[in-house]
This record gives sequence, C-alpha cells and structure tokens, in this order.
Amino acid sequence: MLELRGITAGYDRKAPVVRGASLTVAPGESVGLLGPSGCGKSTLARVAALLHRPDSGALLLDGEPVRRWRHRAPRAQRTAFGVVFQQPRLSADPRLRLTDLIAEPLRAVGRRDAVPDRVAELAQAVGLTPDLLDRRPHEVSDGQLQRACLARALVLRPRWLICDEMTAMLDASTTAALVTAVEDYRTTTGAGLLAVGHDQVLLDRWCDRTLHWDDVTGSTPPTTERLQRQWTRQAVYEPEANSRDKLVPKRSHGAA
Ligand SMILES: Nc1ncnc2c1ncn2[C@@H]1O[C@H](COP(=O)(O)OP(=O)(O)OP(=O)(O)O)[C@@H](O)[C@H]1O
Repeated sequence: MLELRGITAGYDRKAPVVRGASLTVAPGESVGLLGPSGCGKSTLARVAALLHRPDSGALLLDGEPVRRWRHRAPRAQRTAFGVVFQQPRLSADPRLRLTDLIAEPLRAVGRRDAVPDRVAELAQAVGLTPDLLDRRPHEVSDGQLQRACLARALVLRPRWLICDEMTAMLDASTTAALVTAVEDYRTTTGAGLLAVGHDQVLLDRWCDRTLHWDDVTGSTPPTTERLQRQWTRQAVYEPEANSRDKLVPKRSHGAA
C-alpha cells in the first residue's frame, strides 16, 4: 500500500503549495488525481515518488514510514517507483540514444547484463522500432521520446507507477498507446498507479477511481455528495463524446 497522510509540502516552508494532502493507492489499483493547474498535483506526485521531501505528514510504503527522500532514500525504496513526467525533453539526457536512455536505471544499479533483453522487450511494449532506438532525443518526436521515458520508468519493474500528466502533450493515438502499455504492465505485475492530470475524461476511463484535489487536501474524507457526483459521471458517461474514448479501453469500475 502507498499511503500519503496529511502531506504538507512546497518550496517555501512559510507558504506550502500542498497542505494536508492524503490519499492511498493499493497494490494493483489505479488512482487518478485531478485538479486545476498550479494547485500542487505535481508537487504531491513528487513527494509520493520520493523525489521531494515534504515539510510534514507521512508517506508509508506497505505500512513502513519513509524517512528519506531523493538520493538519501534506500535503493530498494527508490527503485520501487517508476515515474513519467509531462515533458519528456526535460527529463531525458539529450546526449543519450534512446536505447541508453531506457537502460540508464539498469546501468545505475549494476545490471548491465540485463540491458539488451530488457530494452528490446520494453521497446516493443511501448511501440518503439529499432531504428528509433539508435536516435538521440532531438531526432525523435515528443511522442516517441515519451514512449522511451515510459520504457525507462518500467525498466526496473517498479511496484508503483507515478504518471504526472504523461500524455498531456500527445495526440489521441499516442495517448492510447502509452495508456495501453501502462495497463499491460500493471496487469502482468500488479503494480499500483497514481495518474495525475487535468483530463477528467481520460482519468475516468483509465483509472479505477478518480480523486479531486479538494477531496485529497480536505481535512475530511470525500463527502457523499462528491462520491455521488463521481459515480453519476461514470454512469452517464457517453463514450462517443470524445475520440480518446474510442482508443482508451474503458476499465471496469467495481462500484459503478
Ligand atoms: N521548483 C519550484 N520552485 C518554486 N515554486 C514551484 C516549483 N515548482 C512548482 N512551484 C509552484 O508550486 C505551485 C504548484 O505547482 P505544481 O507543479 O505542483 O502544480 P500542478 O497542480 O502540478 O500544476 P500543473 O497542472 O499546471 O502542472 C505552483 O504555484 C508553482 O508555481
């Protein structure tokens, strides 16, 4: 279980951007997090992925409180997370060929032996052809680079995936391909997912449940009214309304 309890975090202790945020993701569960631009979703996602130390609150991994973040976190905890950000060009070393970009985490943990097989397997999973693997980031499109960043996030077989606006800059077919690759990975491994975004249609179709920022940061659990709104949205949802719906298969929502 991934649990965030009463997280307060930001970039200035006197003015935190996230105040008292709580959410949980169970193994194998996919949770969407929706909120307006600038509310603090990425900051909270970075806390969850051990990339940003909160000012207060607790992060529990399988009941164990996390005590260290970033490079100070134990390797086993750091490598339990695969993270994909919105802008692949900011998270990819421009000097690396895509094959080396994908293999970066394996090399960092001394698993050079696994590189050829794992890169080939993941390139296929995310839809990258061998000719693209030899190119550097400036020689591929944003969508192709994001596919490589997703492969890199999966290369160490993480138990938790954090996708922060992973598809925000991409077209419908690339969005569908990336979501499918994430879901195939989760089906085979049982990994949990926190998917952050603004696109309610996409998150409702992709995830088991979608949380709203106000609920996550409120001091009380989601109200009945909000839960009703969520389930009503899912019940009345018209699949023909958006082209992404034709491409992203609808997941079954247990309680809907
Ligand atoms: N490195 C930083 N230093 C200072 N302030 C930052 C930093 N990163 C983000 N912020 C500020 O923190 C606030 C929350 O940013 P964050 O990126 O977490 O929001 P968000 O909800 O993910 O936004 P968006 O949906 O637009 O990506 C914003 O006001 C932003 O300007």
